[in-house]
Amino acid sequence: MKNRSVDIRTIFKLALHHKKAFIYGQLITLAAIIISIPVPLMLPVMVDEVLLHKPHYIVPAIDKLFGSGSAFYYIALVAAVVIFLRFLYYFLTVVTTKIFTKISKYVTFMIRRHLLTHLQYTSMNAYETLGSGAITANLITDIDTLDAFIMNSASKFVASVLTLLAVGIVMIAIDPILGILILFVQPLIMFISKKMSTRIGELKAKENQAIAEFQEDVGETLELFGQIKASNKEEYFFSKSIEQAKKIKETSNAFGFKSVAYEKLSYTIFLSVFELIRATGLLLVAYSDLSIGMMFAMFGYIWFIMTPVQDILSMQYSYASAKAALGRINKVLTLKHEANGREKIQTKALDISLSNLSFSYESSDKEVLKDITFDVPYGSKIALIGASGSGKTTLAQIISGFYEKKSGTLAYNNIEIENLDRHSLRAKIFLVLQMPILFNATLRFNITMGNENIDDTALIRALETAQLSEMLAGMPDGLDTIVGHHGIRLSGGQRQRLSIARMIVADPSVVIFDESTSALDVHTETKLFVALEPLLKDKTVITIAHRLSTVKNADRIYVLNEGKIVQQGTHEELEQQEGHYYEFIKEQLL
Ligand SMILES: Nc1ncnc2c1ncn2[C@@H]1O[C@H](COP(=O)(O)OP(=O)(O)OP(=O)(O)O)[C@@H](O)[C@H]1O
Repeated sequence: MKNRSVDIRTIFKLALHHKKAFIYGQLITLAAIIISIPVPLMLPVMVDEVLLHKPHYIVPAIDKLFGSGSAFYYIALVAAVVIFLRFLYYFLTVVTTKIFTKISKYVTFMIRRHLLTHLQYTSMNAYETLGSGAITANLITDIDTLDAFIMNSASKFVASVLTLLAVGIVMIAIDPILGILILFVQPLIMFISKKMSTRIGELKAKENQAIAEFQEDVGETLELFGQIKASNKEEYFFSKSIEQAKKIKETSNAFGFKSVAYEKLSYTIFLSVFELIRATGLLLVAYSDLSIGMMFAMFGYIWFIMTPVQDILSMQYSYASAKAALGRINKVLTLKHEANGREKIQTKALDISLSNLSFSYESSDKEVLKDITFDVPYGSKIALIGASGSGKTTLAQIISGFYEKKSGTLAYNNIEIENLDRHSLRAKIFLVLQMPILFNATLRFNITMGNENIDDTALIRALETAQLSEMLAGMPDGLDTIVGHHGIRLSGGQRQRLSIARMIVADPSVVIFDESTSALDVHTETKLFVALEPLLKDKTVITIAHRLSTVKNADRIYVLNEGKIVQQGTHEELEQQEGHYYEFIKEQLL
């Protein structure tokens, strides 16, 4: 799939990847239609030929092929043939359903894969504009809507149109007036129902929107269940979720009721027209040469074409829903990819330089970082301090290639980030977060992140350095112990140290500690840094911290305030100056 966005044409192009199956499917459908067309005709014709004693087509043919017989003989024979044809028709439709199901599942898989591949490269800035709830709904509900549409269009639509065409020809051959009347009325009814289907699509979109919002909201509430309870806010959060659930009730109520109302309305109009057609049939028997048997056959056809017409009508609804689903899917597919260049970082050494860098989140116009300029030579130890909300974490995330800057330059070994291969960058920089998020998997997976080349000895050594030997010894299944959703079975401090163990095995060139030891007691923190010292010696270390002891020994300290660097220098230089750093020291001494 080359194009980013998908439309109805893309769906059909994908379906044609299985060209052979598609053609077979259509041919078998055609065969099924040919078999089904004479079925409604055969027994009613016996009214004329056997009951009214006017042998015309079937009775002379039976006489010729199998010899003549009683009324029972003719009727039983024709009934047996009709039943056989019905079973044959059933068998062929099962085969076509199998073929088209395979095609539709292939197409939906390809679209899902396309969405997931796109998401994989989506920039964090763009991702946050939609959120996980909306995207999950896209991946599940909207793709299911497309699935239904593909089944309807690929198998039923062509079959229905062909059936109507064939029945039309047969009907005109039997009686031109009745046949033409039916053929004229069909498109008219379809036109009316098409008008209604647009409205249904809008209602479905509203319902899906409400479901996505609920999913996002309830997902968050359940995820933060513990925190909500701790802050005594159950009432607030759960009533918010109930409000969202109410919205689903209202929108699905509107959709459920109105879609059925509209669908049934077109159906009722359809049936009324059939009644008129039936009356016309009776009149034609009374006033023209239409036989009673043929009139019954016509009535049979009226019922017979109900299914294809109904399928064509539902095809219009499913088309409208598919269009709405495609609109939402394309919203995800047009999310900006993060810039990814070709140049790779070949050396272990990594010099970082920022110049006039500014940044704001997509969700607000506020500039979070303004005009940041500084260099981080390889091997240097840098500290970033500043009040809460001054932009330290944001800056760390931009340096790690997580968020994309808005302006200015950011270069690694003099290669601008836009020209840099992101994988090679992320392999070199490790950001240790204050609140690391863990996977609901084993301890081993959470440290190696799926890298199977790391052996257990290295893992145990990393855990030891991270001061987690005791925790490991207490784990029932050792490295195979499951840590729970988001690492719920571990304490905050253990999670932080696990993230440090993750960093140790990743062995990056640059480590950024973003208040990553804030949950540790001073004693453990000291032991941790002593153990880490030899490992960090030849690495660049950027530390974001609130403790003077952690910051003091840095080669250079940068003080951020409201997104700007307001002071920089060594501890000795800065403690001489009046300003934020001086205040920072004073606070620590109090
Ligand atoms: N994902 C986000 N979307 C929108 N705004 C954000 C986002 N993350 C942070 N901000 C805002 O950006 C500003 C800087 O936040 P940041 O987390 O970088 O500060 P910080 O200095 O690391 O704070 P702290 O010391 O409390 O961790 C704040 O005003 C914050 O509200």
